[in-house]
Amino acid sequence: MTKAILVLNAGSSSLKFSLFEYEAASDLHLMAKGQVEGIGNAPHFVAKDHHEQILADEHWQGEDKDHDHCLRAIATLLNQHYQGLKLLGVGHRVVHGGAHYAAPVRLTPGIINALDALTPLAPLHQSHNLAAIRAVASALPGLPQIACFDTAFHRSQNQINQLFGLPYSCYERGIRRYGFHGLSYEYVSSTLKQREPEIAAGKVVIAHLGNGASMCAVQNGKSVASSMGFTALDGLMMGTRTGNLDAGVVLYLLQQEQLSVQQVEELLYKRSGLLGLSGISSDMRVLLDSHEPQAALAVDYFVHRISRELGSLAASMNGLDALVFTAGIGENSAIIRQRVCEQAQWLGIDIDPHANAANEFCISAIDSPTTVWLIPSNEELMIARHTRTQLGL
Ligand SMILES: Nc1ncnc2c1ncn2[C@@H]1O[C@H](COP(=O)(O)OP(=O)(O)O)[C@@H](O)[C@H]1O
Ligand SMILES: CC(=O)OP(=O)(O)O
Ligand SMILES: [Mg+2]
Repeated sequence: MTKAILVLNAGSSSLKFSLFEYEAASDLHLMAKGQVEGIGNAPHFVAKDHHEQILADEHWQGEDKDHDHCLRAIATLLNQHYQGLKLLGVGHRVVHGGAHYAAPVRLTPGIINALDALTPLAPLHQSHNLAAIRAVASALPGLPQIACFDTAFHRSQNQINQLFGLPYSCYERGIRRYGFHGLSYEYVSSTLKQREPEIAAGKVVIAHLGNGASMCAVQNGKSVASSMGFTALDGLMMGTRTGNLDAGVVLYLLQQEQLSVQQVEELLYKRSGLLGLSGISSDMRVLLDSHEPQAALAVDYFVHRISRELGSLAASMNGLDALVFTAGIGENSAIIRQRVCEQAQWLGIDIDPHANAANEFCISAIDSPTTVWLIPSNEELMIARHTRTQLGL
């Protein structure tokens, strides 16, 4: 009987799944993967098997197709195509692990409640992560479930990089910089170590540029500093999130413009970023194709923020040996990579335009003092590996 590990990665507007075959003494093999994108808007469900054969390709109507609906669709698809499979466990991406959860953990009702308390710290993500966990617990009681945290990779940071300039009692209460996208950074740095061990032993900045976007300074495989902080709002400007913002702006909106707390939350998380600045779209592809000046302004600001964070993260390591691009924009947009690299010549970066246009693994010029790399992320594989370890397999 085929044994497998299921991975669920519930995002703000997407739900991704991957099914991996488990065999003792062998690597995990991908059996199927898929995702629903555009949840709450115009959901699109696509799933493929390991031969890239389409298992599902459906556009759904209506805003009622929420995360629960997506989970049921994934369960139906797996029942149809993978009957008789023995599921060993389910691994989940959980965005916030707070100060306590610094490593993957097998879930219990008590831990699920503790993670629920962190929902205000990741309003776009945490409740969806927990809903997926609860849905699996009620459909398949007794099946082990493992939570893998986006924050865990960053717990290696020293205290200075986790502090805010607030009274120290705030830090003690857990108001600190946690950092996110840790599963992606862990996967990318482990891949770099496998392929270029000498580079991975040095001072590396990884730019995870997706709908959510952040950057991380990684030295010898360990997180040193991150652009994201207490929540996934800080740092780079994102698809719909502000990124770095003077906290005084929040006070001004509340006190002078009399916005409600909910309105401010909605503004910061859902109506800002590329969408808010351009007034057109949160999708980088749409903005790069547009001739509207506001689209160009939003792209310019996106690149500008990356350049500034790159300088700051290099400073946190007292140097830079390599820059790595990953996630939707980082993996697919040669023009954004080129523009970021052109702004980073002062850090010894010299991009090779042909290698960059061809999406090669190494995209810096042969004599570039600082090297530049392109590594597609795979959060699901990282989660599956952790799940396997937690299950003792
Ligand atoms: N060819 C491309 N050029 C520019 N941007 C792209 C391209 N392909 C995908 N993207 C961007 O990648 C983003 C999604 O990245 P992804 O890492 O999948 O996001 P998330 O997991 O945070 O939802 C989309 O918003 C889109 O703007
Ligand atoms: C933490 C975060 O921003 O995640 P995502 O990129 O999936 O939105
Ligand atoms: Mg993502």
